[in-house]
Amino acid sequence: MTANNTEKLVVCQDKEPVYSIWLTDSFRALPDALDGLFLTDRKVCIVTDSNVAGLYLDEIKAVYAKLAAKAVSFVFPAGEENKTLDTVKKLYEFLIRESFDRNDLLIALGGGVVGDLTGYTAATYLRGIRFIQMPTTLLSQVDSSIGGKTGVDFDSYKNMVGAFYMPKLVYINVSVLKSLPAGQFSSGMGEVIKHGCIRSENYYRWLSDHREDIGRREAAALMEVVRGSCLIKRAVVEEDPTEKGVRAILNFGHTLGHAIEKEMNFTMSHGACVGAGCTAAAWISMKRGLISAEELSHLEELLRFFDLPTRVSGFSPERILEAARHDKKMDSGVIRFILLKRIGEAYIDKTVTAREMEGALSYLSGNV
Ligand SMILES: NC(=O)c1ccc[n+]([C@@H]2O[C@H](COP(=O)([O-])OP(=O)(O)OC[C@H]3O[C@@H](n4cnc5c(N)ncnc54)[C@H](O)[C@@H]3O)[C@@H](O)[C@H]2O)c1
Ligand SMILES: O=C(O)C(=O)C[C@@H](O)[C@H](O)[C@H](O)COP(=O)(O)O
Ligand SMILES: [Zn+2]
Repeated sequence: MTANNTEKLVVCQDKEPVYSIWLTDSFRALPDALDGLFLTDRKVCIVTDSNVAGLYLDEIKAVYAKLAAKAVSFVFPAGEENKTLDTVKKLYEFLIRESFDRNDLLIALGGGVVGDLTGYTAATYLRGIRFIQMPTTLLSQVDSSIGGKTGVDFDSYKNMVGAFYMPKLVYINVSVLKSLPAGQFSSGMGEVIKHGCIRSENYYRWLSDHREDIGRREAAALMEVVRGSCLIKRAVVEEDPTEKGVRAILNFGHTLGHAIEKEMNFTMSHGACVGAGCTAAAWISMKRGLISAEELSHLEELLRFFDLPTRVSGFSPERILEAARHDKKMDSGVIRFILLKRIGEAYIDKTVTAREMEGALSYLSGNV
């Protein structure tokens, strides 16, 4: 962290730098971060949702208007239900009307929905134009803006259509988290706790020890949370950018979590579903003797502290299992499930049975 409270984390692929994550507490460093992206003769389109537009769009548009030839904006209604090809189509139409060419850029200003959808549009419009991630939710700052997974939902199946496509820059201003509603803060904590579980017992313990400060959103604690998770996410995606192997551990809690999200018609946040999915996956790990019953209850208690659900009711186990069969980690008909060897180390397991998943769902619904 430098004197002006800005840290730059470089993300590499095959040891070559691909893009940087600027981690800071204001928008002051944005012009410096954009230096080198040659905006002067280019148009930029800031893509955002209806909530974020009212909060930060004017300020950000003013910065880009000074640096680029033209700054326009595309605003779509907030919500996971709009992370669809229909919204992408509207954005393509807008870009064509505004004569965007291959040298122009998209700016994703918002949470994971905005980031995933903008990234996918950037990956496919004119076979690929540059894009920048400006994440504004905890979840998008710690997870979705990093690593180049872009996409949209299809037929309510999560992220069914997408591409691996890297941003040119990730600019994180943690001060915007002040305006985040409580439920969305909790959602981000679902992915944060996931990071501790899969890669770092120290980070997990630190989260547990500093839960009160984090819950109060104290500036120093928040910066440490975002930084800690960014370091873990960066390490994993650098090892395996396109999920050929180890990257799948970032999907801990997602095999059942995504299925619950679909089953609940997107009425539960992504992070809440991941929290429930982590509980289920940790329960299977416990049943196999990998983690102890005490570790499972500690995890559940930590999730609950951040208002994340460890019990869910009103779902059909059959439909959840059916949705899980469409998981992106399926390999020739076998589900690659993510389990915990211990708190701080996850692994890919191809032997998890339907019976074990049913048991975990039963546990989630409070029947075990
Ligand atoms: N690509 C990846 O690697 C990756 C990783 C994790 C999650 N995801 C995806 O991310 C999505 C979830 O992202 P999310 O949790 O950010 O949801 P989101 O983008 O829907 O944002 C949540 C809500 O917060 C509002 N909001 C955003 N920033 C705000 C701010 N600073 N102040 C006030 N309100 C604000 C939004 O308008 C929205 O209503 C899911 O679609 C999930 O599948 C992708
Ligand atoms: O970056 C990854 O890899 C992840 O799995 C991060 C997840 O938190 C995220 O929700 C991701 O979008 C899920 O990917 P999917 O391939 O299962 O759709
Ligand atoms: Zn996720």
